[in-house]
Amino acid sequence: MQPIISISGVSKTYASGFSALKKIDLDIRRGEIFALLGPNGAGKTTLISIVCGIVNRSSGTVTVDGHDIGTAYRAARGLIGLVPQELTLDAFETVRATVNYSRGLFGKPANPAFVEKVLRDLSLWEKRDAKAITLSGGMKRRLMIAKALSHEPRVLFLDEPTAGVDVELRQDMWAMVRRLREDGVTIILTTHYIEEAQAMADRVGVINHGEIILVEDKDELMRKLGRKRLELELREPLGAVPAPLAGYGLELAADGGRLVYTYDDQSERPGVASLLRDLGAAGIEFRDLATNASTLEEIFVGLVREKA
Ligand SMILES: Nc1ncnc2c1ncn2[C@@H]1O[C@H](COP(=O)(O)OP(=O)(O)OP(=O)(O)O)[C@@H](O)[C@H]1O
Repeated sequence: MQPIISISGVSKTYASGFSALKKIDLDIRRGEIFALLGPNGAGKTTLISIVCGIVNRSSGTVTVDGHDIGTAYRAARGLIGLVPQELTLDAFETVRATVNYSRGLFGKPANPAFVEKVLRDLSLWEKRDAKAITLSGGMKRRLMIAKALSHEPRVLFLDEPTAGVDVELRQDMWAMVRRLREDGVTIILTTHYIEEAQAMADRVGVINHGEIILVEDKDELMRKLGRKRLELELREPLGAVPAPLAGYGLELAADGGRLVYTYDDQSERPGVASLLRDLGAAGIEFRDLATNASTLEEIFVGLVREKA
């Protein structure tokens, strides 16, 4: 099947001379949820902005359902809904008027039944006559999504949809995105949160320094990158990792005061319970312990080092 978005050889050099994207090739499959992951400044927003026609590419081609964004911009753009990072709402406009107005901008005739469905799906129908300024932060975000869906796009871009959003709302957003996919909308989202990609994406692309360094099915990516860390604060510093613990691949940090164990759920390494047992047997005592899942930034450091 033809991809819904096809990005080929796309580069962007800003007027400052900064090269933000370097020959990006990426196909987005029809009906998938694609997560574009990358640290700050990697080029995610630049790439989305090029596909949406907000930023001009320096070279390369982009087609949306076969329409070239250079030669058939209106047809291509009409298929896309964009939810940008920043809230851009008219504070004194009502919820319903905001969505109707946005639909009109795309030259679509009024369709009260469709607008009602969008607002109901986003739990905004009760607020239809409220002014944007009176909405909570979470409602404002949902209104941004309603705006982006107003012209019935086939592709929805969500740029950092849950940055600074509380856990409950984040899960609502994920559920909503899955419903949209069930309606046949292709979703591309950018995120810093690997849990977000894990919860939602079918495929994941990783971008760093303006280059796509990996595109993978989510399950495969999680298997490869979903690492966790256990940190043990020792009572007495160690000069070296004792020989009986060599099999764990432990690192010594903080001048020997901390032991770090990195593992993943599918790991063939022995588990945390046996490590703690073996520490006890080796007479190593610890004051405190903490576990955390590796952040995307940390995963990146590993990935980029691997590629270097
Ligand atoms: N108008 C501009 N002129 C010059 N450089 C720019 C411009 N816009 C963005 N950049 C630079 O291009 C790079 C990519 O920026 P971009 O906003 O695409 O990154 P991002 O991956 O979306 O980051 P974030 O996660 O912080 O949103 C950054 O180094 C940024 O400073």
